[in-house]
Amino acid sequence: MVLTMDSNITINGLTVKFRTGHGMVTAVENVNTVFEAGKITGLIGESGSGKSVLGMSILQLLPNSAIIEGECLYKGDNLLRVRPETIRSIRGREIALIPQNPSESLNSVRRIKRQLTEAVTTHDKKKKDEAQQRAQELLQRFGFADPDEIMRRYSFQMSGGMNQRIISVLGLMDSPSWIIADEPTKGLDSILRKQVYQTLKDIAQHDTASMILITHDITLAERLCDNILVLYAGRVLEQGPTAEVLSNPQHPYTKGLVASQPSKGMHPIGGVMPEREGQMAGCNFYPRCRCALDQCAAACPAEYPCKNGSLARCFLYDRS
Ligand SMILES: Nc1ncnc2c1ncn2[C@@H]1O[C@H](COP(=O)(O)OP(=O)(O)OP(=O)(O)O)[C@@H](O)[C@H]1O
Ligand code: NI
Repeated sequence: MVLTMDSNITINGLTVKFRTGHGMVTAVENVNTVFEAGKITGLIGESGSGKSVLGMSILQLLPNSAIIEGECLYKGDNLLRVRPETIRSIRGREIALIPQNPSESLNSVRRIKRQLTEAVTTHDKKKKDEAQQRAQELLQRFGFADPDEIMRRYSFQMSGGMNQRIISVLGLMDSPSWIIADEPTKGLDSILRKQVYQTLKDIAQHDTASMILITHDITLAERLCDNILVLYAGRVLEQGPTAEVLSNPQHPYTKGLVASQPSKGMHPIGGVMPEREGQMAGCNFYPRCRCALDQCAAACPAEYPCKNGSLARCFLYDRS
């Protein structure tokens, strides 16, 4: 596989707001990052931090109430602004989203077989057979011992965990170059979680080389991802190589997030994430931060480079 710089997904100044009944909500704010081709980047952060909105914005999958600013560059195009037919030709084939909510993505009146094979749209008999073969192979890799039996079923005849794995298969049907997997292990027991993790790793190594993994499971992110982005209330507070971000966190929020893991003694961060009506003038973690300085309430810190190669949105690393 040839990977060029252009195969990266480069996000510049991405801000997403929603018009709601009670004013504007800022879901994602001034995100700048490069998702590197050939690598797995993890998006982590508490519920509501903006992970799914960031993932969906890349493929123009947000509802019309979303107001989007910034750029998302891929192979020379700004995906946020390309025409509907262009983004449709990219979806699934170049960049596929494995969405967070299986029930919204599966059609309850069509058998699984039809939904999987139709993901590879074709009328050619030979191609259809190939699609069926690919579906069988992927179902097996995602832990279904009898793929043929599963393909005869409807989604309502399966558990949430089974449907979760079906939509992973669906997303992979067209062998995309990029996968955006939104909580692919949600609702799975520990054995299946391991299997899905192993399969994603295998797919990253041997098939699709590039992946964005959205997850609450920091242990999974640590094992699977090359790079990590830590989101908090819509802003990226820290980003860098996984080994640094999770073993040697720099931002006070990342430090708290790591310490709240069961394996690290489960010390929760006090307080709650702020509501997002309007934008906060200062650092959005300031109200919960143990290291807060006076300036943190007044201005939003930039992303400062740390000695370990990470970027942290925190005045503690401002060396100017
Ligand atoms: N269609 C919408 N209209 C209004 N607000 C929205 C909409 N979609 C998302 N939001 C808001 O944007 C913020 C980010 O939501 P998002 O779903 O990206 O969070 P998340 O990090 O994926 O959370 P989770 O881990 O629970 O999936 C939340 O405050 C959410 O309420
Ligand atoms: Ni989400």
